[in-house]
Amino acid sequence: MGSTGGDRSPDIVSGAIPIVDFSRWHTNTSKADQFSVARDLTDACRTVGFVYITNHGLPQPLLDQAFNAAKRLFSLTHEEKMQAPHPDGPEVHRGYSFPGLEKVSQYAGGDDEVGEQLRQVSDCKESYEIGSEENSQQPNVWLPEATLPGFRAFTTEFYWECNKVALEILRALAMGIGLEDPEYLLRYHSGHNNQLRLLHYPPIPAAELESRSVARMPAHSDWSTMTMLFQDDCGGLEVADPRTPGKFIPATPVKGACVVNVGDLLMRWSNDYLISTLHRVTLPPLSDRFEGEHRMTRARYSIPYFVTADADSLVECLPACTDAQHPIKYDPVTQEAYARTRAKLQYRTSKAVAAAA
Ligand SMILES: O=C(O)CCC(=O)C(=O)O
Ligand SMILES: [Fe+2]
Repeated sequence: MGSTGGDRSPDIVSGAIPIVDFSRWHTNTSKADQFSVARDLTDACRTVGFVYITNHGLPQPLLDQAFNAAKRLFSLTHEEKMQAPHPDGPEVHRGYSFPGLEKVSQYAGGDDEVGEQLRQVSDCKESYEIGSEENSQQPNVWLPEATLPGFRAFTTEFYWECNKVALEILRALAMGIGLEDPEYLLRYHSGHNNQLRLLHYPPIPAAELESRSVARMPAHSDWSTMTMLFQDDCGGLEVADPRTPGKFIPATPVKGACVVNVGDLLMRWSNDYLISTLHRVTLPPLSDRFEGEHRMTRARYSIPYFVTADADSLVECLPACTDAQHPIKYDPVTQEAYARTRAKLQYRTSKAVAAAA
């Protein structure tokens, strides 16, 4: 299965998350170069589920602009941000979510009581979700242009720039997995079901995180095919060590690098050949944790881009990922059905928020 075979371990740097230089993938390189990038990428996705990609193709000034757009957005007043409110309930995931509205968890059961228990610890973050303008199932929720001039045009452009890189990564993964058709995964990824997310974790007293009365983002896996994440230099993102259950390793910020992780859909497609690893956001590193007499944590900004299959895609085991030793583990599921199950407990209606307050 796959082209990587064997026990060959990718280079271990920055803790244990491999770095892959993607410049060797881009045009004017030989097939052998592309193959070696594809192999390194796939090895990382199969052993850790996370990989830093450098020279991914998104220029640093564009990334700086994206972080500036996020900072401008989150520094608006609450009332201004609420001009683009996240719609009530879990069906549409767009617009602005104030701190506490979304509760990330790994719980996928249907028991509302368990969901409410998990909610006792609220997530201290705010976010803004953006999708394709042509996705009528998930219509965007924009601020009035006068509130944040240029924001809509810039983030829409950024969304499609990220998608160009995503398609190249999907091509490389198809090659690494050993799919005969390098375009196979692209057929399910028109780009219209991706999600660009701007995230802000405001400064909070470290004591509150330490006593676990609030969380930045608890451990979870992503529901996407894969996620491309850009983070500032604050730190705090941690990834479960697949070799040591219960241990998390820091995904230390690497300037300009994109952190790519396998999502649940790709794990199912590949029959667990590639792994969708739990990750969380917690305190920044000890040396850099506290500011001022109230021991405030630094603010953190991050920009995940969730690359997601089109809603009606049937995610079923790739023929290259099953044989007599690797029987099929998952029933086929559409992206839409899978996301619905996961979304239910992440968002509740404003009526339920008020009732629990
Ligand atoms: O903020 C981060 O670095 C991680 C965000 C994340 O894991 C998510 O939004 O799913
Ligand atoms: Fe995540």
